[in-house]
Amino acid sequence: MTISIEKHPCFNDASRHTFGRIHLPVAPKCNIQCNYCNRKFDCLNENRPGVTSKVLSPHQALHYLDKAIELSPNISVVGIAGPGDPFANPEETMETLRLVREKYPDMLLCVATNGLNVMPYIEELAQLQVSHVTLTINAVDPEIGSEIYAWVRHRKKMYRDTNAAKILLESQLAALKKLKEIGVTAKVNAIVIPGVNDKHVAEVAKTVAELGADIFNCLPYYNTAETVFENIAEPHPEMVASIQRETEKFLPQMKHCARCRADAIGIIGQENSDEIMKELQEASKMPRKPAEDRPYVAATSMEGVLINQHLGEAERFLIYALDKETERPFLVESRPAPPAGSGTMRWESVAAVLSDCRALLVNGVGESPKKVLVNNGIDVLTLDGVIEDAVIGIFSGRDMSNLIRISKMHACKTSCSGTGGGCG
Ligand SMILES: C[S@@+](CC[C@H](N)C(=O)[O-])C[C@H]1O[C@@H](n2cnc3c(N)ncnc32)[C@H](O)[C@@H]1O
Ligand code: SF4
Ligand code: SF4
Repeated sequence: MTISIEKHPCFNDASRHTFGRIHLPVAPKCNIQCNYCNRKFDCLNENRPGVTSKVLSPHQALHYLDKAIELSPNISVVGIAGPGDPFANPEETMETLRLVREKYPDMLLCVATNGLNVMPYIEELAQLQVSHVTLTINAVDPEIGSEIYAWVRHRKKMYRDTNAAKILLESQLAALKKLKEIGVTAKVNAIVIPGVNDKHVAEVAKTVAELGADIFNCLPYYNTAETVFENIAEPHPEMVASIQRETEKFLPQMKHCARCRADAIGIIGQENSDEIMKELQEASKMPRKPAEDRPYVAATSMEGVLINQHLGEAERFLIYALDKETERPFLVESRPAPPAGSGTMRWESVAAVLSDCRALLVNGVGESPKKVLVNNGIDVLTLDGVIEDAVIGIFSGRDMSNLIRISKMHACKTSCSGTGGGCG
């Protein structure tokens, strides 16, 4: 099967009025913090990069894609662009790409990443015929990079200042080189931030051109509340045009970027259709694997009101369903937990006990049981709060960052667990 890469509306100006793209928002966490980015989600009304109204599991995303293609058949490319970074969520990203490739063999696939952790996945990206990758490279001088990035988390270690910018830059340039060796079309986004990197963007273009980048996008910085840069004004269009004149000496330019949301769908520049956004909402309310029948949510609790028990301490699970008429949760039953002390077998037994549950709400859980349960299709959320609020959240696909356990919070004010959208 030959995939016609000229149908990509972002990389090919001639296609942008005819073909649309869809972003599947499966990657909530990020492994760096850019001083201009706010990944708050559950927002339908803001048109800015990184924002999404819902986060989906890979199977929910495939279900949503099927619906979106029915409503918008001109979609030629499926992209993953957040709301965090695809490779801070590599399992979700790669699983989504595999599922889409299997079902849509002639669909163009695209990912947009900061480049920190893409390297280990490049071979498989090529195997899956991911033809387009966008790398965001804002600086090739770590001093300037240190003004842009608050922190970088790489291989479980936290970096700040020029060390952070240096690690990020090395990873980005190595990834670009490898992507080009393997024949992937590479776009580089550089965010034009007045007073920070505006005089440096041409240097970025020169460097990435030498490594074989195909196209360059001078993306005007978008002023975003609750970020370190919130007091920096957006660049004047003349500043961006003048930088484009400089950078086009090195590379062809993308000039029609609409600074898309992480759940953008349709023709570039047009607003998301209400009908398709409704499908996104519906997909987010389904079990992680929509084909499975999982009508219940389980919770661990000492007294039956609050989520206040660690999974390992639970002697029973409280099982909730949603009353379709009143849209209120109700307690269906209490199920005994398998006895402690039998290692991984114990977590497999828990998964069996909860095989009709789409999620388990706990106050604490180890990585190993969480992995077993998630592999068995059960979302595990570490929360503080009233069980019924969280159960409603699960059935409505709502952002539950207000319920995330304080101890699980990170510098980015989000969590690395469940649907919170944390910093990886
Ligand atoms: C939300 S990111 C997701 C992909 C990936 N994490 C990355 O940064 O490349 C998609 C694009 O939006 C850009 N972006 C995020 N916040 C922005 C802002 N406030 N102004 C301009 N571009 C922004 C990112 O730099 C990136 O090029
Ligand atoms: S907007 Fe970016 S991530 Fe989305 S399809 Fe276009 S190039 Fe790919
Ligand atoms: S890498 Fe992307 S998602 Fe992460 S903070 Fe930067 S812009 Fe936001």
